Amino acid sequence: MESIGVLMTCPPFDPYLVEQLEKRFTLFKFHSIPDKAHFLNSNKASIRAVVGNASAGADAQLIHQLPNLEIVSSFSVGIDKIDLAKCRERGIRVTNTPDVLTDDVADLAIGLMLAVLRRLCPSDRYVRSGQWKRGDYKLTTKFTGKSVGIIGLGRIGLAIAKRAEAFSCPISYHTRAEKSDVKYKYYPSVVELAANCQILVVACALTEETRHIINREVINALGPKGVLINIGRGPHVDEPELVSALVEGRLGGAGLDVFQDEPNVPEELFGLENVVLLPHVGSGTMESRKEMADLVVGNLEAHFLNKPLLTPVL
Ligand SMILES: O=CC(=O)O
Repeated sequence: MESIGVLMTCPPFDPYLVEQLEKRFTLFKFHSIPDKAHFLNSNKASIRAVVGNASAGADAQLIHQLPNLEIVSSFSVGIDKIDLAKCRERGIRVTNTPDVLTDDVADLAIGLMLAVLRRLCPSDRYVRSGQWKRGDYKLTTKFTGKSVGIIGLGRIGLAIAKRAEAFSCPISYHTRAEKSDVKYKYYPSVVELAANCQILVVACALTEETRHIINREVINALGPKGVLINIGRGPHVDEPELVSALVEGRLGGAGLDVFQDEPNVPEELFGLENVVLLPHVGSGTMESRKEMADLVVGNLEAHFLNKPLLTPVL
């Protein structure tokens, strides 16, 4: 398989993934190529696979420039950076990395809930800056028993629900259609869900339908005591609306792992104690990233050996 060209469109930040790909294929690291147009012109014929992630995948323009592209294997569960319609049209296969990261993302969502309500980050700073010597840290808000509303009840949404249940949190949810096999309360609209929970979690896929699913109306329904947790994608949230609600105190707090224009985060949020900001690390453990890399490589190998794909999307 060494002659098969694989174009890595995401930054080559995962050494294990890079090493595994380089062992098997001719790997091109697109991110570090200065003249991309010239590179594509000279190498397009040999590139039969693309490896991307949550930050860079394969858009219509790139797909158009790769006449021999057969498969896009994403180092992520989310596939919003891949033009699926174009892939379908061209018969290009698409794979992602579901299941192996579910626990980590769900753990992080609970971590964000605890961190926001119990003010873990500012109280850690309180100790480090020596302020404890001058008096105790102020009281915070209890997490156990808070009602949790989840947008999207797929693998990750369900894993968050299961964990929140262990904290005696009543669970409700919103999805496109009510699920017959879950016992949680269903709300047909996000505004209703927001009005009836204390912590609202975004755990759905990013699509045209779910872009800005968190808007001013939803934020106002969640209210000055409500907390928003986003472990989905930045564009799920109308970010300027979220920032002004937090700055004006119209929303109680937020735990955010994802942003509209990563790695750029609105600086207005930096001074707010009721906000926890993470650098998109939902699946960022050594254990899960290794399993994700093995799936990316396993899917490519399966494809080029004419075997069934391990985790096909298309
Ligand atoms: O954001 C991370 C992923 O989609 O895996």
